[in-house]
Amino acid sequence: MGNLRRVPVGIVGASGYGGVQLVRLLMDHPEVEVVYLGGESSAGKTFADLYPHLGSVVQLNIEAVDPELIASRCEVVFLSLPNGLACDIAPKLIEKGCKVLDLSADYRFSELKTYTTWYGTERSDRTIAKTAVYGLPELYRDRIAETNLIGCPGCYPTASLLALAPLLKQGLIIPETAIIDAKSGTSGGGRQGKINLLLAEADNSLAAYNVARHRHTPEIEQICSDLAGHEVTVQFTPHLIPMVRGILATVYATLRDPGLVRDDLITIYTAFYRNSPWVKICNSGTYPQTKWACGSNSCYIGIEVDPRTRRVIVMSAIDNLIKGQAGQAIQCMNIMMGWDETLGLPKVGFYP
Ligand SMILES: NC(=O)C1=CN([C@@H]2O[C@H](COP(=O)(O)OP(=O)(O)OC[C@H]3O[C@@H](n4cnc5c(N)ncnc54)[C@H](OP(=O)(O)O)[C@@H]3O)[C@@H](O)[C@H]2O)C=CC1
Ligand SMILES: CC(=O)N[C@@H](CCC(=O)OP(=O)(O)O)C(=O)O
Repeated sequence: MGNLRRVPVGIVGASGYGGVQLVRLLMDHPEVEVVYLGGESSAGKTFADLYPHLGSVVQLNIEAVDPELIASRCEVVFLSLPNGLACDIAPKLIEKGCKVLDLSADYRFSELKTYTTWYGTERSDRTIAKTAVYGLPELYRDRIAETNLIGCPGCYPTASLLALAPLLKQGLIIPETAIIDAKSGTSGGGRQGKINLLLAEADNSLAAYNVARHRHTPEIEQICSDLAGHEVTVQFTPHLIPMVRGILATVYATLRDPGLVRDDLITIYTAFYRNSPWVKICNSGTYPQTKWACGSNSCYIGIEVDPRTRRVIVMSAIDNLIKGQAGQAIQCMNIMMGWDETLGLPKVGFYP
């Protein structure tokens, strides 16, 4: 007979896109029970006030954020808040014995200086940041299993790093030639009002933004450097595309060995991700679509080589709110708790 006790879980930032996605996924997770939802402007409302269609399955109120109270009820806490808030809350939860998964950038960087430079604010927590593990299970599964604090990756870094990892880890490319051209749907910008995310602004339009200065650049570079074993810089250009969900990252890099062909790389990627159930390598000549990934925790990777330019071109498609955010955090929780890492996560997308 299975274990009948469910692990009590809390979600801070439950009204936002990451928060509601966590609620939806955790509702069907066989090992957990959501017992706390927290927020700021939504505090005092019922979850059904905010999301009437989920009201019949989640009968909780949104409460004000009180770390003492959260720790008294929850063993696992997801923090899905704007950058700069988790580092005030996480230390108090960790001290009380909770496992914490932060979806913001607060615990992604091994050097606090990098955070301060790119995010423009000083961090209040300068101690436990060192113990946080970067929550990309395909690369850091063993370390995730051993920690109580996860800094979950950004959405663009998830798609970009899964595309680049086998190439860097095995020294197949000249790292500095890597160019990441990525497109995101508007939900990547969160639920709060921003002019560029209005339908009238984003529809019928495709544009780059934060060129040569997006905050995901140092995050991608930190992990690329770790994989390559030396400091690596990459060129990263994000674009806003008129759709709601999904990211496609197309990565270009120069191969060291001009003799490598597409099928060699498909074999290498398949072997690299053989124990990673959420990474799906496309067949030769097939390129991934964001539509396949939307609604699932999967990352679809397609590979091509251009013998004229000696470049490899890797395309990586994810759902930014699932593998790029809430789903990845749940995958990390599964690993931290010693459960199967696929538990409670959707295997296939909504479409067709
Ligand atoms: N959207 C995406 O694709 C991805 C986002 N992320 C990161 O995940 C985090 C959450 O993003 P997202 O869900 O998009 O954001 P949203 O803007 O959709 O939601 C933010 C949430 O934070 C809550 N909040 C804001 N200020 C406070 C506060 N002072 N105290 C308590 N709660 C507060 C809001 O609550 P209320 O409504 O009650 O005010 C809301 O629930 C961010 O750090 C983001 O960068 C990471 C990967 C992908
Ligand atoms: C379309 C869009 O606006 N996307 C967001 C990505 C959000 C995200 O993942 O950022 P964090 O690192 O703060 O978690 C952006 O470019 O800022």
